[in-house]
Order: sequence, then C-alpha cells, then structure tokens
Amino acid sequence: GAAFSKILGSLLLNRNVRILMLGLDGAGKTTVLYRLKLNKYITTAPTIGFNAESLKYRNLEMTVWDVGGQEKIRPLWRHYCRNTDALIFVVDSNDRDRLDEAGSELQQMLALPEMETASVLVLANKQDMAGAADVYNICEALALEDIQGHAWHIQACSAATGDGLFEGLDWLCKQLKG
Ligand SMILES: Nc1nc2c(ncn2[C@@H]2O[C@H](COP(=O)(O)OP(=O)(O)OP(=O)(O)O)[C@@H](O)[C@H]2O)c(=O)[nH]1
Ligand SMILES: [Mg+2]
Repeated sequence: GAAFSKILGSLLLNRNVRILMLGLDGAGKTTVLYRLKLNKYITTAPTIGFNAESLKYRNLEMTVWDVGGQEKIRPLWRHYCRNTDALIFVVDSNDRDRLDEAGSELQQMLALPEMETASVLVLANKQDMAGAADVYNICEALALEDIQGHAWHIQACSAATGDGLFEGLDWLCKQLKG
C-alpha cells in the first residue's frame, strides 16, 4: 500500500523523487553524482557531510543525496533515510578487501524501517580499472541474493568514463514509475 501510494503520488503530483546515495568512503559517490548532473568527470575531495543535487531524467524530477562514507561519519547515514524512494549503493569494484564491509553496511541500511519501500540500485563502480571485480563477484560478496522485500539491481559502471551509469538510472526510473 505504501509503495503504491508513493508511486501514485509521484505520477499525479509530479512529486520530487528522493534518492539516497551511500557507499564506503572512496567508492565514487560524489563522482557519480556530478557525472549524472553535469555528464562530466569532476575532481572530488572526501565528503564531510553531504552533497544534494536535483536532476531531471526521463520526466522524473529527483533529488540525489550523496552522504560522506568515512567510517566515523557512517552513523549519520540513517538520518538521511526518511522518505527515501530509492537507494543507490556505490561500490568500488577495485577495493576487493572491503567488499564484505560494503555488504554489511548495505544490509544494515536495508534493515531500517525507513527504507522499507526503497528500491536498491547497486553500482559496481570503477569498472575502468584493470583489477575490478565483476558484477557476479560483487553480487556474491554483498549477498545481494539474500535481499528481501526490496527490488534491487546491480549495474557495472564507471563514473570516470560514464559507462553504465545511465543504464543503471534507467532501471531505477522504471522502478519509480511503477
Ligand atoms: N578509475 C576510477 N576512479 C574513480 C571512479 N569513480 C571515482 N573515482 C575516483 O575515486 C576517488 C573517490 O571518489 P569520490 O567520488 O570522492 O568517492 P566518495 O564515495 O564520494 O567518497 P567519500 O566522499 O569519502 O564518501 C576519486 O579519486 C575519484 O576520482 C571510476 O569510475 N573510475
Ligand atoms: Mg564524496
């Protein structure tokens, strides 16, 4: 019911869709945000706090919240969850040692009641790097198959080149439009 009224609301009232973007420090969230917003590669510094940008894509107005991922500020993530329609979880595919850590952070967020109706797009970022894990490995390391009650999708991408990002966003838009 909640999911249905959310979708109906966004269709009838052209409500702004709220998207939360999370992931470990250095995963590439801020790079993804400005690639989506400006379609170019920008140099970033670690985010202390958040960036929020509004985007219009396929007739959908969205506000994307990109929250810093350093370990000591991760406890703040949950304060951004209210009214979130979708979660974009960015993974550094080249950071194989921290895939487990990324997975446990993701599962913790999905367990929050505020996230109950959120669809989840996992971005397997940094695919331009030679050592990048592929989507199958990341799917397994993050235990995505165990996700219950959320529509989810994993997309290989590179925020550096832009490859794959808009394919991921297409999936998300389809979910949000029902
Ligand atoms: N090769 C490559 N590097 C990337 C890619 N995306 C991001 N980076 C680099 O990874 C580093 C971290 O990117 P950020 O976008 O700042 O990461 P973040 O997730 O916002 O990090 P926090 O703000 O600390 O949470 C930067 O040096 C980026 O240029 C990518 O697709 N490929
Ligand atoms: Mg950042």
